Amino acid sequence: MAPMGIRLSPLGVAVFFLLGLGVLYHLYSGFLAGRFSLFGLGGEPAGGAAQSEGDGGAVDLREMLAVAVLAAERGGEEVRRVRESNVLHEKSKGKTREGADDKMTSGDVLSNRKMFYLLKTTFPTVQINTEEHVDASDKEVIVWNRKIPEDILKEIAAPKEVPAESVTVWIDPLDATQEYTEDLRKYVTTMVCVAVNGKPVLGVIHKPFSEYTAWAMVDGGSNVKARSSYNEKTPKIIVSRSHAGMVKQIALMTFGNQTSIIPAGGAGYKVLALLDVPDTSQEKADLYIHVTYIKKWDICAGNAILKALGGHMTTLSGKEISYTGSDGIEGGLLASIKMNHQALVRKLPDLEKSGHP
Ligand SMILES: Nc1ncnc2c1ncn2[C@@H]1O[C@H](COP(=O)(O)O)[C@@H](OP(=O)(O)O)[C@H]1O
Ligand SMILES: [Mg+2]
Repeated sequence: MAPMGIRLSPLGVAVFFLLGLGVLYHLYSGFLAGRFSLFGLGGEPAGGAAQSEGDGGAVDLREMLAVAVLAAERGGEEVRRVRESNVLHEKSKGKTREGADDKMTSGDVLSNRKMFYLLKTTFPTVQINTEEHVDASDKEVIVWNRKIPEDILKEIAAPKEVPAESVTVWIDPLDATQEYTEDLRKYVTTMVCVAVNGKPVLGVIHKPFSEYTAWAMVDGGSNVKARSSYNEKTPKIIVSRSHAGMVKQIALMTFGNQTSIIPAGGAGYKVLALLDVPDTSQEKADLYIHVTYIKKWDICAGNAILKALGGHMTTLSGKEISYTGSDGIEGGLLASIKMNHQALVRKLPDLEKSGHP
C-alpha cells in the first residue's frame, strides 16, 4: 500500500509534468532569447532591441554610442570588402550644385544597409537620416548583442537616458566616395552621429582601412583627444580636394600667403586631422574650412566629437548647426579646437552675406 493511501494516476502525473514545463518555458524564454542574442545568432528584432516597439519613451545614449561604434565598424567591413574586390559598380546620383558628380558605389549601398538596419533594429522608433536610399525590400535584421565595450564603460560610468523623440541619428556609410573610387583609401571613413534636440551629442568616425575608430560624447567621455598645441597665427588649413570652391583663395586672403593648405578628401578625415590620432596615414592640420554646400551626415559626427573635446564646428559666420530638419547647410564650415573660434570667425568673410561660396 502507498503511504497514507494516496495512489498516483499516470495521467495526473503527465498533466502535472506538462504544466510544470509550460511554467518553466514561460519563465526562461526571455532569458534564453537574451542569451541567443548575446551570441549574435540573429532572430527577431526584439532579441537585440534596446528599445521595444511600445517604448517610444526613452533611449540610453551610452547604448546608442555602443551601437553606433558597432554600426560604423560593420559598415566599414563592407566598404573594405567592396574596395578589395575591385568591383565598385560606380554610379552618379546626379550633380552637386557646383556641377561635380555625386558618386555612389556598392561600398556606399552595402555599408548603408548594415549600418541603418543595425541602428533601426536596436532603436526602432528613433529618427534615422542616412545619405543613401534604404531598400525596404532588402531588409536585414542585425541583432546587437547588448554588450557595451569596456572602453566605453570605463569612460562613461552611467546610462544617460533621453526621450526617443528628441533624437535624430545621421549616418554616412562612406565618406569620401570620390576618393574611394580613386583608391585613395586613407581618406575614407564611416560615420554615425546622434543629435538630441538638434544638438550634436555623440559622434563616431571609423577608418575602415586602418581599423581606427574615434568616438566621443558631449558631457560623457571619449577615446580621442585634442593635440597639445595649434598654430593660430599661420594655421595649416585642411580643405576639400574635390569640392573646394573658392576655399584656397579665402584661406590665403584671411591668413596670408605663409599659411599652408592641405587638400584632402572626406569631412571625417579632415576633423580627425585636428585631433591627436595615432593612425600613421593621418595628416595633421590646425583648422578645417569648407565653403561649398555640405550635408549634415558628412559633418554631424565630427561636430559632436569636436564639441565633446571643447572644440567648435560652425558656419563661417559662427552660427551653430542644427541637426534636425533639412539635410544640408549653407554658409560653409569652420572647425577648430583649442583656438579662439569667434576671433577666427571675425577674420573670415561672411559667405551668407556675400552670397559667394
Ligand atoms: N558642394 C557639395 N555638395 C554636396 N556634397 C558635398 C559638397 N561638398 C562636400 N560634399 C560632401 O561632403 C563630404 C566631404 O567632401 P570633401 O571630401 O570634398 O571634403 C563628401 O561626402 P561623401 O563622400 O559622403 O559623398 C562630399 O560628397
Ligand atoms: Mg557618403
